[in-house]
Amino acid sequence: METILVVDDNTSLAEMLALQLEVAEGDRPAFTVETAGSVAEARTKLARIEPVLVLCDMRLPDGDGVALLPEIRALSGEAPVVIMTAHGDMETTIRAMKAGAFDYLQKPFDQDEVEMVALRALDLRRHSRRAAMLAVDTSAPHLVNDIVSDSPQMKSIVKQIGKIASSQASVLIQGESGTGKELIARVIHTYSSDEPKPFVGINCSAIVDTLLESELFGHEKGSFTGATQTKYGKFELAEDGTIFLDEIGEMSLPLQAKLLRVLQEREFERVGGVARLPLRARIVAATNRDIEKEAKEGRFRDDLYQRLKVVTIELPPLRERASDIPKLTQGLLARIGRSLGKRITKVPAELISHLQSLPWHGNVRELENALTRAVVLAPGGVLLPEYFPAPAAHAMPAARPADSQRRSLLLSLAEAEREAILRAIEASGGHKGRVCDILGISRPTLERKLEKHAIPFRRSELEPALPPHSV
Ligand SMILES: Nc1ncnc2c1ncn2[C@@H]1O[C@H](COP(=O)(O)OP(=O)(O)OP(=O)(O)O)[C@@H](O)[C@H]1O
Repeated sequence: METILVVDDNTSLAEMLALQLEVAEGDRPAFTVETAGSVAEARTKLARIEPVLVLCDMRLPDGDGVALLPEIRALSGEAPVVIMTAHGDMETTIRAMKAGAFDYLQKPFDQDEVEMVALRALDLRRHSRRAAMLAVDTSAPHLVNDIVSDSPQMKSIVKQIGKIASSQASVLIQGESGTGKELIARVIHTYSSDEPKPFVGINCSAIVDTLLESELFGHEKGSFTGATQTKYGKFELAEDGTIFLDEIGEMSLPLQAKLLRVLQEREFERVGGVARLPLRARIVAATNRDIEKEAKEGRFRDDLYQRLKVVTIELPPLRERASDIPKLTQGLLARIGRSLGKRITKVPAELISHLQSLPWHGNVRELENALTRAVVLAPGGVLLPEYFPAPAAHAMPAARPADSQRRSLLLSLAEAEREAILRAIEASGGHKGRVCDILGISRPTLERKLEKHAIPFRRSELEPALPPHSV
């Protein structure tokens, strides 16, 4: 339950406020009320609790409320401070407001005035949370027009989005890395409501399990070492918008159990907290794993899978929808050109057919990376096939090696993959994030491939332990 701190040496007034605010009223939830009779006591309490509102008397035995207002505000974090002043003392009221009081209550006040102040404080908190969320995600709404959908498969996905957007049903988006799962999630979100609402994404594979729980559900101050502040979790920040759980297949089984309970009960608690907070956001989850198979084999909870897959969107790999490549190339080049300040005026038709013939294991993201590299290399406004690197797995017909060389360059798919990874590690200076970008794959995919090919890569991002024969 959230806390209000009342600072007043008049104990009967403090008790009266506690009696009123500890009981829910209409839309207003019940609060825990803590009281302090002096500034010193308020300081001690504020070191321990994090109130959502401070009601502070003007005159306290050990100080003047207005003079102490900046200190109280600093100690109470984002909580608004309401100064309680004597009736008719307009001068102090003005001083209090100038010093940053959120509002004032002139004594004697009635219950309705207290209700109004409490509701306004809650409203302010909602807004500041939204500001915290906006600081994370300031992207413009993603529209259906952002999705290239020339292929019949993508056309039918766009239709599906139209049908499901306005419902609250959970959505599971499946597809290989880089196929556009996040883009689709954002578009579903945009069309879910006419009003702008929060879209909060979290990559379940990028955070260790213990932290992931607190990232998702938040934590109370003091709930574990290092929890010095109460933290809002993604579920709270998402409000009635969308929570995007990327790489859900990487979530540990114990955390899956917790998530399942939240989805069933539509309620959750912050780590270390007791208050039950409502889950109002829509869940959109994404995975590049065959999660149905994982569920059958016990690596993913089947009950959670059943809950998530109310609506399932299967994004086909790019190699199965080559008809999207011309428009994708055009759209991506416009985006890349804007960000690099370089305009590409011509894309030869043979380049498009060449791009259509490549396997694009990293899908649209890999295409985007390849185009970015080519734009950087292109001296004029014309994109030529030779500006595209020919990684082993993507050998370009235009750059075929001489016969004598060809035999030694023949590689199995697995060897080619291993070589591509080693080259990327070397080119990136051993930075895993950059390796993923170069290869156009996600972190978990890279981890799996490093394991598969027994490529040692020390945890430190800067020190890859390359084998001696590395390329
Ligand atoms: N159909 C599409 N039309 C336009 N752009 C697309 C399309 N699909 C993907 N993209 C672009 O490709 C890039 C990769 O897409 P996105 O990040 O959504 O893929 P993802 O499947 O979520 O990847 P990962 O599994 O690695 O997280 C983004 O820049 C996205 O805008």
